[in-house]
Amino acid sequence: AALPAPDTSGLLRLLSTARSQGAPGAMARIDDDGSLYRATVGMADRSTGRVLSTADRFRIGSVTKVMSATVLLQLADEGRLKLDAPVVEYLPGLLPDQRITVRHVLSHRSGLYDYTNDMFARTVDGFEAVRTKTFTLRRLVGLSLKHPRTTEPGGAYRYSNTNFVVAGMLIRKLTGRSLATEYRERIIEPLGLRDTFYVHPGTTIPGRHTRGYLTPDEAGAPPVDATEQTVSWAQSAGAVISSTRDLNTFLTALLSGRLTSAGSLAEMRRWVPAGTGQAYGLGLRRRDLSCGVSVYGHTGAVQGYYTYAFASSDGRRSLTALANTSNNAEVMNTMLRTLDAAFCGKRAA
Ligand SMILES: CC1(C)S[C@@H]2[C@H](NC(=O)CCCC[C@H](NC(=O)C[NH3+])C(=O)[O-])C(=O)N2[C@H]1C(=O)[O-]
Repeated sequence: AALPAPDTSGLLRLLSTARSQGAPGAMARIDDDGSLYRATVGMADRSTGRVLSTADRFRIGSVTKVMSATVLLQLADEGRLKLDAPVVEYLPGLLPDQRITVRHVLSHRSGLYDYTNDMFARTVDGFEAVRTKTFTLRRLVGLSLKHPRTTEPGGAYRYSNTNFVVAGMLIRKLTGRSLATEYRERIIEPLGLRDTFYVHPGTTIPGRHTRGYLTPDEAGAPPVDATEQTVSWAQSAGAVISSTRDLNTFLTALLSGRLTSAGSLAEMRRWVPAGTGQAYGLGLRRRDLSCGVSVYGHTGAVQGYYTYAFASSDGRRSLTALANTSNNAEVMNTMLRTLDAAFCGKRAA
């Protein structure tokens, strides 16, 4: 069924609300089968007052996970990976439980503990402790393995960044090349994503970008400019830089079947429950909106940046929304509502 027209006035109101709740700036871009809608409020840079533009690049956090999953599904299409093979078949000795499969990792059902729970228990101190650090992927997995598993392999969904660190190790081992090369050759160049980069361990966002501001835990404390960081704590789980245009292009291409085989896209869309109105496939979230429409993509939360990147089932309508703050639950919840404005249209009065 055709989607209702986006509620663009409602979308703009939500961005303004996010700003009133502490985001220096917020923006959204809708690509709808050839039509384009863009909106921004506020600033990209608090010190200069430069206004935010939907052309500004930003850190996409865990939306990176969709790209890492896409690369691994392409490797499965090439016969170089089996989703139901044990991870240790490709990475001998990495994990203590050979029952953990590639599919468990990509669907957050491995039981591997999320090391960021410890790393960012204290928001600003945790961030400052790692912002210029470089970790090996193996080191990050080691941090996780200091903790007991959270579930049996193949058990319930338990979100963990560790899973997509393992995904990054699989990409590197199976291709013999860097993550940057694989993202570039398999996704960025084929789709002409001019604003999308993987610069780890570089700390700067290339070209025109919005700064990102981390909200401290302490009420009233000034925001921390978190723009420059290595994001080495995340890498294949969250270190890609992109833009509203590029993420919409990427999701439209993925969901319209241009990046993987139909079989692999179907695997990506095999859902496990992931909370109220949510499900998770392989590196892909499904959100079931109040109007009965389901949308597909991912959210991202990296210091200074909240991203919502979702598309309709056929990929013909896509929305990327960004607020340049994080650790702010009000802003996160307000930005979540941009999905309803974009895909459910004007609410009945
Ligand atoms: C599940 C999420 C929301 S969290 C996960 C990943 N981001 C992280 O794991 C970093 C979390 C700490 C970031 C920090 N918060 C704190 O330090 C709190 N003490 C902040 O808000 O900037 C990402 O991105 N994912 C989102 C996703 O997948 O949607």
